[in-house]
Amino acid sequence: MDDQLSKDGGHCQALEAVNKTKQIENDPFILNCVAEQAWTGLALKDFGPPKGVVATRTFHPDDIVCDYHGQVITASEGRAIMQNLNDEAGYMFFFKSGQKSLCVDAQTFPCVCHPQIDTFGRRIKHSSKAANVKPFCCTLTFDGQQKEVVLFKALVKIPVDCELKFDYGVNRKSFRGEGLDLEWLDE
Ligand SMILES: C[S@@+](CC[C@H](N)C(=O)[O-])C[C@H]1O[C@@H](n2cnc3c(N)ncnc32)[C@H](O)[C@@H]1O
Repeated sequence: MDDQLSKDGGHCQALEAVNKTKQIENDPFILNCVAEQAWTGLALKDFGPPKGVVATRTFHPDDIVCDYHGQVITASEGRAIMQNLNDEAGYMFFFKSGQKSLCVDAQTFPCVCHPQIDTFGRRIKHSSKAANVKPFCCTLTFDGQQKEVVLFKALVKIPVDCELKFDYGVNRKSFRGEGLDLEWLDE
């Protein structure tokens, strides 16, 4: 797991290629949810702040829960954006897809494609000890064009009202000293 990023909330994951990718690629429900940001069974909840994401229906292990939505750019483009962020929470999701180092830019908010929607993926909080969803990447085809997408799958049964959390793959050392007082990293 590559966890070298330094900004608050920035995370880099060597995502597994999931063996069910073929099924997902051809699942019209998932393709529509990604394209339209039409995920169901989730709600944003204000924990006062920051917001988090809770389940409004039960998810079962391996269910696809939502994606980490944003424009996919190169990792170097993502790092350039990160350098200009001050103490803001980071919504840049760095990942590797095969040989490619990529980044989902969810910092640019709202996104140009869904300006009315507060998308779920970027609101999911971190937990290394009690993560109940896990990101993975796959390549989906929209209108004949291939796109890298980061999806979250349920790791365990997630009951109604349970908050979703995933392991950002960071710890205090990832923040080069700046994160020593970030208590949420210990979750
Ligand atoms: C990518 S944002 C995601 C989540 C947050 N829900 C939001 O919308 O701002 C990352 C920021 O959320 C906060 N955060 C993440 N996990 C947290 C946790 N377990 N407890 C408290 N704050 C958390 C930190 O400020 C972090 O920089």
